[in-house]
Amino acid sequence: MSEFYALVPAAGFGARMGNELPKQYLDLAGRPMIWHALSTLCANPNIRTVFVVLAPDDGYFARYDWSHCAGKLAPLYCGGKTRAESVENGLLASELDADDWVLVHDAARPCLSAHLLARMIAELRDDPVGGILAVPVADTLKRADAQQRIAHTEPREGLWQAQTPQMFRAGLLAQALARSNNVTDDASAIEALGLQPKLVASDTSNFKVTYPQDIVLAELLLRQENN
Ligand SMILES: Nc1ccn([C@@H]2O[C@H](COP(=O)(O)OP(=O)(O)OP(=O)(O)O)[C@@H](O)[C@H]2O)c(=O)n1
Ligand SMILES: C[C@](O)(CO)[C@H](O)COP(=O)(O)O
Repeated sequence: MSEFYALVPAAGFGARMGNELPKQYLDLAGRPMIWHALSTLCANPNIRTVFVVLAPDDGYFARYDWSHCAGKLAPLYCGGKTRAESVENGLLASELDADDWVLVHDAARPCLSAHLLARMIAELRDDPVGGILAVPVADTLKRADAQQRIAHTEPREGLWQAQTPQMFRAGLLAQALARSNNVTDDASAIEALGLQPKLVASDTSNFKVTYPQDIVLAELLLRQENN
């Protein structure tokens, strides 16, 4: 029987955050950012092991107490130059069976809720391809010209913003990433094989912490959840 695993790419630096400390270790509601997503994934009863892909020279991860993750965490010091490379290296190092499900989740999405995670697994566990959490675009979309003036308004019908987790069979994802070039998420690599991952409706609370101003919002959401 195929099992469920999580893989968390956490080998980035956070250039857009502009802090000396890698983004995933910045303090968020009293814990390093990465602590939140890892704790949620480890607490899910379906997930057997949570692989964390770290930069080869990461000197931070081992400083924290991970005992609450009850032996489910497996750090892999094999991060690459891009997110896609980190995921591909992590998949190789994890030695999962081709049929196992793997949920790839950004360390930089700390507000993933236990409820959304459980719902995604339930919706996709019998899917032939797999899928991703995503939200329908809510704002009116403008195409800019070179002078940053509005060239035209883009129709937003049918447009969704991709989030993580992105859940695929480990073998299929490894094969897709090995063939891909310049993809920013896992689903893009699967799409390039001609497959159509499912969009599982999420909400904006599962946003990616990218810029300094995102920290305040993430802290608010996390403190609210813990109360
Ligand atoms: N070489 C890389 C680059 C990114 N990531 C991870 O991919 C996730 C999503 O990437 P992003 O938010 O873009 O993080 P950074 O690459 O760190 O940020 P930036 O693009 O601002 O530098 C993060 O958990 C990040 O640590 C990774 O594992 N390996
Ligand atoms: C995987 C991802 O989080 C989906 O939205 C995103 O593509 C990665 O973010 P990046 O900032 O483009 O690296």
